Order: sequence, then C-alpha cells, then structure tokens
Amino acid sequence: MAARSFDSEQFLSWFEDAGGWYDKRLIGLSPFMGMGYGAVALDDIPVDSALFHVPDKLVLSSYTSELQSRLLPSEWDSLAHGWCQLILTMMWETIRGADSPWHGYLVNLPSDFETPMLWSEEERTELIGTDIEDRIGKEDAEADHRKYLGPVITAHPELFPAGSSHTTLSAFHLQGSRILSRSFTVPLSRFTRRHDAESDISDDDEEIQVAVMIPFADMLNAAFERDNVHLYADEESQNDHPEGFTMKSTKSIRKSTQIYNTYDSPPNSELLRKYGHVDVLPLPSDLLKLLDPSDVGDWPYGNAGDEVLIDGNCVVEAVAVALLDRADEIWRQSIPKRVDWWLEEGQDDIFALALSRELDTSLIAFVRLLSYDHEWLRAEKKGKLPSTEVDNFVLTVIDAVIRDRLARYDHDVEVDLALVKEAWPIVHPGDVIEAENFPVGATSIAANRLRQCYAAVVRLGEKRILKAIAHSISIGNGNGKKRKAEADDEQ
Ligand SMILES: C[S@@+](CC[C@H](N)C(=O)[O-])C[C@H]1O[C@@H](n2cnc3c(N)ncnc32)[C@H](O)[C@@H]1O
Repeated sequence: MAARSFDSEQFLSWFEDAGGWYDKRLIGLSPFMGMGYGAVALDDIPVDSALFHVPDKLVLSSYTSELQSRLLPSEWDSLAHGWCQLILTMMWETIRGADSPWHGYLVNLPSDFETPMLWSEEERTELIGTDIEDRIGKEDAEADHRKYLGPVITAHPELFPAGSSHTTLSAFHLQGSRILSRSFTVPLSRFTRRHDAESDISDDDEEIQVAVMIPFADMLNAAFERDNVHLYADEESQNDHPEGFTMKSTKSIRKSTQIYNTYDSPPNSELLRKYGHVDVLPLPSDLLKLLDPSDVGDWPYGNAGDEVLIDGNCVVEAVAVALLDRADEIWRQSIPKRVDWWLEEGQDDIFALALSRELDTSLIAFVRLLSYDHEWLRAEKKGKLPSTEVDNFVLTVIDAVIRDRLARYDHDVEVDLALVKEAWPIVHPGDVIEAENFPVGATSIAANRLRQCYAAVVRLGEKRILKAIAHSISIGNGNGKKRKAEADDEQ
C-alpha cells in the first residue's frame, strides 16, 4: 500500500465521540511494513473477546447519509447502478467537511491505491495473460461517472459546487477504490427496517445485499488463512451498545501480533484487483512438491489459494482442434445446445484451476460433454452429467487449453522470479525475520517497481498452476499415442 497519512488518535477519538466503542486494553492501530495501517493486539487476547463495536448509525452508506433526502426520488433512482449511490454519498459527505458525521473517518481514508484500475496503460501491460487482464473495469467506471453521476451533480450545485475536486472522475475512482478495498456487504434489510418499521420485510429484501463502509472494521488487514477475528452483525442491542457490528476474536491472539480479518482468501489476481496487494507467504511443502524445481527457483513463496480461470470458450476451441475433421458443421451447431444444457444444470463455464494433484472434475466433465456424442445424448435424454473419467483424449484437450493459456503471457518464469525477489527477498533459514508480518507485505521498493513486482507475483502463481497441470498430464497421458483413436471409439 502506498504511503498514507493516518492520524490514529484523531480517528479513534472521532470513533468514540460518534458512539463507537473499542477495548483500549486489547486493540490499537499501528503501521505494518508494506500493508499501511492495521490492528495490533496490545495484550494477549483470549478467544471470543469483543474488540470493538460499530453502531449502525456510524456505518457510512447511502441509507444512513442524508443525501437521498436532498435529491428527488427520480434522481436517486437514476443512480441505482453498481456503487453510484454510495460513491455520490461519499463525495457529498467529503464536500461537507467538518459538518459531516463521518468527517473524522473520511479524512483518514487512504488516497493512494495500488489497484490496477489506477495503473498507467504501460503498467497494465504487465498483467497481459492473467485472469485480471480484462477485468479491471476502468472504462465501465468512467462511463458510470459520466452517465449517472454527471447529471445529478450538475443539477445540484448547492450540494456539489461547480469545480469541486471531490466530484471529478479521479474522485470517482478514488471513492470506488475505497469501496472496492474496504467495504462490507450486508443485508439491505438492516437499514430499511428501521426507516420503514411498519412495512413487512419480504424474503427478497432479506436477500438483497448492499455495500457499506464500516469504520474501524475496515482498518484490519488480511493474509491467507491468518484471520483471527470476525465481524458479527448484532441481532439486537447488547451490553448497553445500540444495534450494530461487533468485531470478536475467533482465536487467541498473542500480544504485539497483528489482528487479521479475512477477505475470504482470494487468489492473488483477485487480491490485486480489489485490494492492490498480493499474499506472499511460505508455500506448504505438499504444494511445493507439485511444482517443477525450476518454477520454484529459490523463492518458495506465494498464495496457496491461487487459481487460474479457464474460459469455457477456450475449451470449445481446444476440443475442435483435437477432434480434427469430426469438428464439422453438425458438431459446431450442437455446441451452444450442449453449453446451454450445462449452464441450466447449474454448472459454471469458467473453470477455476488450483494447485492440486487432481485434475478439475468439472473441467473433465465439460470436455467430455463437448467431445463425446454419447455423453451429450445421455445428458439430453436422461439429464445426467457426463462422467469424470479421464482418457487420453480428455488429457489432450486439457493439455492444449493449458498450453494455449501459457502462451498468452509476455514473460517467462525466470523474469517473474527475478522481479518478485526484489520486493520479497528470500528468507534463508536462520535469517532474522522482522516482526511476524514478513514476508506478507512487500519491502519498501520504488513505487513504480512495486506494481511490476505485484504483476509478476500474479503471473508466477498462475503459471505455476498451469505448468504443474501440464506436467501431470505429460506423465498421465501415455505420450498421447491413442488420443485421436480413443475419441473416435467413444463416439
Ligand atoms: C481494509 S483495508 C485495511 C487497512 C489498511 N491497511 C489501511 O491502512 O487503511 C485493505 C487494504 O490494506 C492493505 N492490506 C491488507 N492486507 C494486506 C496484506 N496482506 N499485504 C499488503 N497489504 C495489505 C491493502 O492496501 C488493502 O487494500
């Protein structure tokens, strides 16, 4: 995370004055190398201890702010796209300065992000081939700013003064990045039932989830499987606290160590896209055993939760190539029907491959559905999912998919390894490791180089998975001698 000015005293006194509570004996806020600020245990914390409480009224959202009441219902409804209502709310509360109930919170939010949304075009080329190459969404965000926020901002100069730096496109990206990396998703009914106590809450309302900003709860960092607290939504007011959210320890936490929340342990590509950081932790030995030594190099780190997403269209193309002349017009015409059937069965046509000894069974079944007419007929007539049996033809297709995906990256593993070592140097046995947070956060290397290193970590994690699968296939497919023949036999 880029350097950030955060005044913990100011933030904490705002939090308390505004009705928040925290246990001063147990939890404090302090900087952590490569992570910005985070929460630290000031004493040994037993499991199930309440660490802080955030009342609902302190949650910054389009439901708790007064902005909606200052706009026409039609204007408010016109903003019901993605995060537009919340972004405009955050812009307005920022413009209000000290008049905003969230002033002490907003002035302490970060203004610099390492998320690819804010990278230059050149920096983004480092992500070519990765899962996030096409998922950054910068252009969509720009269109939302112009189309939805623009008219409301222009119509209300009393709320959004002309020329304010808080309503520009870069302010839109800033608030969007804050939401992306710090928001929590909660049921909408949490806010609507208080304003509208008379009306019934339908099951649909219960299920609608909305993004909101929960001060203090968003000060916690996360790392793969290190979480030791959880944020609980109060069912009713407790211990003199009004209804809200309580952060409690889920494990005992040693004094002076970091208090971690969970971001659900996503792969590094997703961590980088949403949070602007990557997880770099020692990889478990059972995963390292799956990798070729040249792909590990002398850098046995990474994110054990990494994955690579394979698009079903790439699988269709690989099957077409492997089927040779059997991929005729009739076969082509049957493909949309086969894929629709697959989706209607609740299956996904994006396959998440992880570092594992086993091939992904869902991918195997999909390849068989596309390749073998008897599987398709059984699916169509009896509603049965294809078998997950692996044969040489299936291996040939998966091997082609993997190689095709590997060919999309611009750099090879050696380049990635050299880059990642710059930001996360190798820890040798016996090295003095500074605090318990190394090598989780990157060391302080130049900001422009850091982005290259983040991209290299993502590429390396993905390539390691792909190469491990390619390697296991080369062992398992008997050199592919029978590939075409088997496909013909099965048809
Ligand atoms: C919810 S905020 C946590 C508080 C934040 N560190 C701060 O100073 O305000 C999430 C951000 O913290 C940083 N972060 C969290 N976990 C991290 C980790 N394991 N390594 C590096 N940065 C991390 C990232 O910048 C991420 O976008």
